[in-house]
Amino acid sequence: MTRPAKDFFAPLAVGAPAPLREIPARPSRAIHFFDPGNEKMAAKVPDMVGTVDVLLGNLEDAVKAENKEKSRQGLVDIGKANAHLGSTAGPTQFWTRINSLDSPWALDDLTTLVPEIGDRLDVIMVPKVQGAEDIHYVDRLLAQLEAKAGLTRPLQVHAILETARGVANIEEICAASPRMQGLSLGPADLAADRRMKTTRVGGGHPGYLVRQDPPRDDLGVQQYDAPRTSYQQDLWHYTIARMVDACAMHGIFPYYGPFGDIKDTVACEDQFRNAFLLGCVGAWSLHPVQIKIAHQVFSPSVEDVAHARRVIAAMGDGTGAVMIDGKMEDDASVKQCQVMVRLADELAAIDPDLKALYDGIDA
Ligand SMILES: CC(=O)SCCNC(=O)CCNC(=O)[C@H](O)C(C)(C)COP(=O)(O)OP(=O)(O)OC[C@H]1O[C@@H](n2cnc3c(N)ncnc32)[C@H](O)[C@@H]1OP(=O)(O)O
Ligand SMILES: O=CC(=O)O
Ligand SMILES: [Mg+2]
Repeated sequence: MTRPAKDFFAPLAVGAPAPLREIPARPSRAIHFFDPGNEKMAAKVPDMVGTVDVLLGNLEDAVKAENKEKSRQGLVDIGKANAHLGSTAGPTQFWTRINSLDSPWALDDLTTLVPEIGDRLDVIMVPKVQGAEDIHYVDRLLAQLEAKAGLTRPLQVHAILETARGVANIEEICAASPRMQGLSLGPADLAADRRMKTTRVGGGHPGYLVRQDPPRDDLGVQQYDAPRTSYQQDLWHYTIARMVDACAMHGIFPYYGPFGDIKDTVACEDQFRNAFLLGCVGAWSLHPVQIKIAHQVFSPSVEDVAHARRVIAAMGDGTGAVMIDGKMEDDASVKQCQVMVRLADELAAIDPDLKALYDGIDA
């Protein structure tokens, strides 16, 4: 059961910081995953600060069981050594993905990270969230740890949607705590949990398609042997759409998750763009090559921003209807344009290249 409205924003431990009333809309086009226990990856982190919206130290899947403690300690060391990473200090947010709540490591992850680098971390990503009870557990524990550590800013929580039960409980997960920052699609674990017959980490599948009807001959008889076009469909459309609605309803942010075919940068871009168009604000990057793709896809194009500004200017107080380039614009299309321009402004505030591009529109 959710807390009554009067208690929703009350701290869950004496001395814990007051929960946020609103989740800040900070640019997070790419959530770049790295293993803090992997020396090669960790060595690259200082130079990546300022070049990517989010750096996420991953402690869960993709980190071998025997390296869990090493990765956790590596994350603490990185947090302490990089003053411009995380908190409100700079343009790159600092997130972590802890181990799943039923694992032998999740408790130590939280009880180590919050006192050591809780003042630096922005968001804790929690995998395999099944329902509100998982968020309630993390919520209370974080409040106790924040109070003990004397933190003044509450940590935010991000849930990965990667079980059938999690998808079924999506609204209650989003509503479970004022800490909820957003949701990511976890297509790999979700596919396994749903018993989908795929073996990939996100992306499409050539077998999931719709085929054109057989053409008819002059007598109207269908030609079943004739060549026909088929169109590959998006396996993730349903879940992403549910996620976008649930997040929008609760004032939090939806993200596409991982795209495992690192070499297929074209399909990665397509998958990210589908998510962008449907309302997601970002995606995961598993390899440095995917950062650029996410930054590009999740930034509105110059053409879209230019058009949106024209519509807003033409619409005055935002009511009524006008004709621009042969198309009708009205109260509803101007609201879409406002979404686009707001995002462009937020991104321009942290990305000088984009600022120059968007400023150049009016020049
Ligand atoms: C289903 C899920 O849960 S998805 C989330 C969990 N998975 C992850 O986090 C995976 C993160 N990524 C990785 O582990 C790696 O990118 C891999 C295993 C996919 C590929 O690694 P490699 O084979 O080393 O890739 P590649 O040879 O192209 O790497 C080039 C360089 O980039 C570095 N690099 C690769 N990935 C990353 C990364 N995510 N962050 C920083 N540096 C990286 C490599 O260490 C290498 O460094 P070097 O030039 O000093 O040798
Ligand atoms: O954690 C991500 C996934 O796809 O599983
Ligand atoms: Mg997963």
